Amino acid sequence: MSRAQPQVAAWPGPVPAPPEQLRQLLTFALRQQLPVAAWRLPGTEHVQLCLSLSADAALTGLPPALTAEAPAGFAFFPFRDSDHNPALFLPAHVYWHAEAPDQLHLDPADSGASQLLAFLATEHTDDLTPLPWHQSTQPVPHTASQQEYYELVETGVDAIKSGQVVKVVSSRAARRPLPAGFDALRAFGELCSRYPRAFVSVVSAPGAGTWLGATPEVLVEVDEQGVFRTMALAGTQALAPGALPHHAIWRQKEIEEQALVARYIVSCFKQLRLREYEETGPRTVVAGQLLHLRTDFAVNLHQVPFPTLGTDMLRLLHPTSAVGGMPKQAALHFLQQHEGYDRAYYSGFLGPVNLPQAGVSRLFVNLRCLQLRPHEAVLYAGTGLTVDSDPEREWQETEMKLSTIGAILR
Ligand SMILES: C=C(O[C@H]1C=CC=C(C(=O)O)[C@@H]1O)C(=O)O
Repeated sequence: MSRAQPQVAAWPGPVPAPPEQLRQLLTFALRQQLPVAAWRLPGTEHVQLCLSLSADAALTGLPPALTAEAPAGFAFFPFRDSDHNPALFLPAHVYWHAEAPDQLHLDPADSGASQLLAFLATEHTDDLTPLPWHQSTQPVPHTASQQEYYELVETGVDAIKSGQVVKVVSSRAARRPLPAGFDALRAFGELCSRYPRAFVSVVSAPGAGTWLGATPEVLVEVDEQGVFRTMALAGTQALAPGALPHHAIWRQKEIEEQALVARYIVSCFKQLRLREYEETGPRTVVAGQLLHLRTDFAVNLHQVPFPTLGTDMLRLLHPTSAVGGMPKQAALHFLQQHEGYDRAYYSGFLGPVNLPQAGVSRLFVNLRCLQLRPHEAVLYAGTGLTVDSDPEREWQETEMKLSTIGAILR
């Protein structure tokens, strides 16, 4: 069904505080079994929300186009597209930004939108009832024991030594009980305050379930100034209490691991015959209690005749060598054969497209995330392997990464 362009409508009735507005919008979406996403961009204060008035409209096959003419919405893509984990694009039938809290962007002539307006106009006395989050219909994934993960790392190192792959990123899932009275929306708020530099999100959709995350990794971004950006993020160490990030010393293993990711991005630019990119780094960056090495890449789209660069790079980059490996196909094949579980939306990508305005899109790699289950959460983390990887260290690294998102379960 085609829909008219959203218009700006006033929030009906008295405008509650933004957290309460967010809860009401989510309540409507979840009770109507509609897909919905809420997010907070790195370095910003305000939450945004995108709601689709039809679950079917969110099912998509292709990665989104990142041009100004493309539909506005929220992309939620799995690591590997499949029937179990469909690629989703939530059209922005309703868009709300806490920066202008009294406004809703929707088509008031649409029957779903008028139902929403009627719902928001009613008094909300049942605000303490738990939100009916979407649940995945997939079984809980296999969670590797320490021994199994050691074996996966050893197999990965052997594959590197035998020349099958240059780098591979192994990962695992872990189950954790939900604390009594756990409220995913409050947890989302806690993630926003704990990790001001992360892209914090909660996505809930039929078929995909509910995912919460605080990721440090930009996949592809086109900003308000028409600048395209991506980054090579890899290498991990704990941020020692009181230590200054720029004093961090990196081992050869991490330097090489990150350099491979940066080289892969350069090879994508080359494939597109684009030479006018700016490269900055690598430098040490903070992500929660962790440090990573990061190289930033930027292209001013006003200076190069490349309007589809965002779309093209998205298709070349996903899954990047920071979550799959190199060469890409060989690494993905290795993971399919040996990883032993379904990553689902972990290490896929997510983020707003043409929101808050046409021509502005921000997609992130879905890292430091969890999937919400009725009484537990499934957490995910991975580590880039090189020929020098040690199983015990890699296990510890996954434990550290799990604790970024795990912090909201304590
Ligand atoms: C795969 C993950 O992180 C990637 C991003 C930064 C550093 C990484 C690393 O040091 O291995 C990973 O490539 C994860 O957090 O699950």
